Amino acid sequence: MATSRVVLDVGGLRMRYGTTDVLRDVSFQAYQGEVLCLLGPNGAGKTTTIEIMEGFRMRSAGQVEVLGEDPARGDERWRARVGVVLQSWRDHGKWRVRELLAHLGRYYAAYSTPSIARPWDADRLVAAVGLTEQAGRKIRTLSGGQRRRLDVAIGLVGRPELIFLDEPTAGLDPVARRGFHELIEGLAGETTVLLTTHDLAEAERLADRIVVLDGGRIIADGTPGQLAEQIAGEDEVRWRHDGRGHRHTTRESTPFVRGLFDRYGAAIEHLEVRRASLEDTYLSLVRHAETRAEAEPRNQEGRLR
Ligand SMILES: Nc1ncnc2c1ncn2[C@@H]1O[C@H](COP(=O)(O)OP(=O)(O)OP(=O)(O)O)[C@@H](O)[C@H]1O
Repeated sequence: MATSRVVLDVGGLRMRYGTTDVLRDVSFQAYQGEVLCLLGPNGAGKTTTIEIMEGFRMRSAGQVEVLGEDPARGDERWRARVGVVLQSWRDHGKWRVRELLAHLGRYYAAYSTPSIARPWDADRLVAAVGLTEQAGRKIRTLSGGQRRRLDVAIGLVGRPELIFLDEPTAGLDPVARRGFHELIEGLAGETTVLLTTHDLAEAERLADRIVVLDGGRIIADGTPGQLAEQIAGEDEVRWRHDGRGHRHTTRESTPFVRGLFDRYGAAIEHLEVRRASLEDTYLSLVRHAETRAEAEPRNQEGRLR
């Protein structure tokens, strides 16, 4: 359950590479315990935003506070409270899974607080990411998906208050993906999660709130329900009656279905109501943003300057 404590506060964030602006006036917040999904097309600026919040990239302008500190000046104590997922551990191929987690975990013990005992117990963590069978194996013998799970475990080992996950489920099989979703749901309330994904069903399942970036700007910010309301989404009602299939789209599916039953009663068969999905909403938001950008040639030019 999210609380009202702001753990991530980004205001007027700008990033310029050479003469190209890739983040333009990005502002959003995340609250303690919430799962925030950052969505957007390729090149929208998601990884850049995350790397700035992790303290790995210096911003061009704007304010960023992560757990009350500017990541550009975050010290060891701050870093111990933040979970990041790096792929460089894969170079330590001779280490065994459990051994590496226990070893890295020891670093965090000094940063325990009365309310948060650090690190996570290595066996519990191995089980939580579904690597119990591989606990004694060397990293270089793991499959790609198993390494992804280990990456996430390494990000979590210090029991961070906030974790950044950039496309954590890319390349995971459906069972591993489901396991990952359960892991994130298990963290809910304790750890704030900021994740990026291109899988909209995943975002719909996990996100308390969604921020959509496009062309370096935020084009939407809200709960999945609030985003759906911004778009004139229509439900699709399908049914069979008198041996024929029927289909009707409406924004008021409940009264429409009530009317159908009032009229035809038990003669209605195979009733199905399909609500606009997050994917419908997302595609519509991105299309609107791109149409607006095309209609503003001077802004478009400004983006490149
Ligand atoms: N070091 C760099 N130098 C110059 N341009 C860069 C650099 N890093 C990223 N960019 C550009 O910044 C923009 C945003 O990139 P970023 O990786 O943040 O996007 P993304 O939303 O994470 O994309 P994807 O979904 O493809 O991972 C892109 O146009 C990219 O080409």
